[in-house]
Amino acid sequence: MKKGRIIGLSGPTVSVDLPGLQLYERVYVGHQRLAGEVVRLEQGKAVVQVYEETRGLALGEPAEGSGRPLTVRLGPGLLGGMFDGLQRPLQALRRETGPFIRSGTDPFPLDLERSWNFSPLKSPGDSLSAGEIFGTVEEGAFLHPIRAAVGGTLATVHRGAFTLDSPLATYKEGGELFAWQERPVREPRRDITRLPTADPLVTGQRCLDFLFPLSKGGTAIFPGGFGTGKTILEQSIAKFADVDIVIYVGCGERGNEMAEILEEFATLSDPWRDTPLMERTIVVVNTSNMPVAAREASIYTAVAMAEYYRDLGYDILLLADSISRWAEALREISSSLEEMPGEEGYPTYLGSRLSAYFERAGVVACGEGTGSLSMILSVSPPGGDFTEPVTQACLRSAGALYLLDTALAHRRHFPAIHWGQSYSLYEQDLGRHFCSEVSGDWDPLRSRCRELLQQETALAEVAEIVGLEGLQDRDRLVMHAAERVRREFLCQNAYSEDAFSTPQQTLERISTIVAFFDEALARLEEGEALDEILKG
Ligand SMILES: Nc1ncnc2c1ncn2[C@@H]1O[C@H](COP(=O)(O)OP(=O)(O)OP(=O)(O)O)[C@@H](O)[C@H]1O
Repeated sequence: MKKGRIIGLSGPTVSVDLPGLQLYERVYVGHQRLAGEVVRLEQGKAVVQVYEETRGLALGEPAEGSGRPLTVRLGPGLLGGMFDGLQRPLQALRRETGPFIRSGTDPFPLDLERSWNFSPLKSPGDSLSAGEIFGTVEEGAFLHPIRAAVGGTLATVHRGAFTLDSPLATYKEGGELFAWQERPVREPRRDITRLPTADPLVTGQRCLDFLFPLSKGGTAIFPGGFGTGKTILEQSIAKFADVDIVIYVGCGERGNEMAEILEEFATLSDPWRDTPLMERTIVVVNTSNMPVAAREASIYTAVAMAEYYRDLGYDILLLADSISRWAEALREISSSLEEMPGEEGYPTYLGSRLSAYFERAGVVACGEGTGSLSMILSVSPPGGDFTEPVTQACLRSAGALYLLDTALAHRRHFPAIHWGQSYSLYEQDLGRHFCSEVSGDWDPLRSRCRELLQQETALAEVAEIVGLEGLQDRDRLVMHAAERVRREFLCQNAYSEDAFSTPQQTLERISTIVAFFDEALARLEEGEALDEILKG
């Protein structure tokens, strides 16, 4: 263990005289052993960004290197868990120490007392290679495959009940295998085979599934100004998306808002299974009053957990609310290190960090099957200005943009997704999928729906000058049908029965509106009065 002293202090940035440290190594500083991370190495000293409140820390107090970067502990028991950005288990801490996390607390994130059931797939004498699955553990509705961290020839293999602190197998060469493993959070998995994205991730939001679909393994962002419904949309997707596991990152949200979200999550039932939603959800929270370094780390802690389950063959959705707060944390750290600022004070590496993060999404091969990690991140641009650096940097990497419009939110059109300015790069591929799986009408109806909305936008400009009555009957009919598309199809009240729509229901709803339009147009052309037609 490398030991040294604190030689400089400036807020959460601490200099230590510890030789031999590595960049991003985890370091403990002060008598309280506050955790931090090496963010810069200089001749004779290392600069450490401390994850916790540094008030009371003094020069000369001890510092200690751990020899390891920031890691997550992965294994049975993560599901249903709530953690902070450093993977400290919030429910357990609350039981033991109350609602505030004491500085220097570093408990094991998984429950070591809980008993699990192990079914081995291997026997003594079998040889195992690193990464090979050697048994399974039942984790709620899931079968949790356990991979060997290192290879060797098995000497003993456990069967039945166990706790996480006892080994499941031992090797003849020496060494033990546990049900949990440790992974550095900032390092993406490299030993994976990537596959193209092919299947849709059904969100239950008509506007998204029909107009701007997302692939399993795809990435999307939704930027929106204050009160445009980011949190509600994110929660609706968390509740209804057809994935195996949801990982929700509350990054820098207000504490009371986050508490409400957590309380609500705990009461929700899973629309796809007959169990509480929380059983297949992991929550990572770092509210705005928690130190910035932990907030910056929180999205990495979450994605490392997501990759773990993805590589076990599950479909994972990672939701982060909001990535702007993460970028602000990065900016704060960068400015405390006196780095050269880029646009609006964000570090010049903001774009590359974000694209490296998005890169961690995707579909991978897992034995016979596949696993996927999809990402939906909300962005809160100050003043609703979408030209700001975080939105722009996200746009360069994300596969879909769901732009939340303030004017729509003011008119209480929710979800306030702007149909004219949003897009999805997965639309064509997924259109083919929906055409073969749901109905061949999917693509043609989508074109008709878009056409009505575009015509309405053009006609609205004319109507502003000549008035609605000044429009021709055919145009008035278009306006009427487009309004129905907006009100009855695109709007979806998150607090009603209509909060979720299956692709079949989505198709039926839009085809009813388009069929009404076609029939009305035919009657109009036969000479019937528009008012009569609309009355019927
Ligand atoms: N799908 C929806 N159905 C009904 N109401 C909605 C919907 N989406 C948003 N709202 C309304 O809009 C309000 C604001 O939503 P929300 O809190 O999600 O916005 P936000 O963009 O996260 O806000 P902030 O910028 O403060 O974080 C909600 O309280 C709710 O009344």
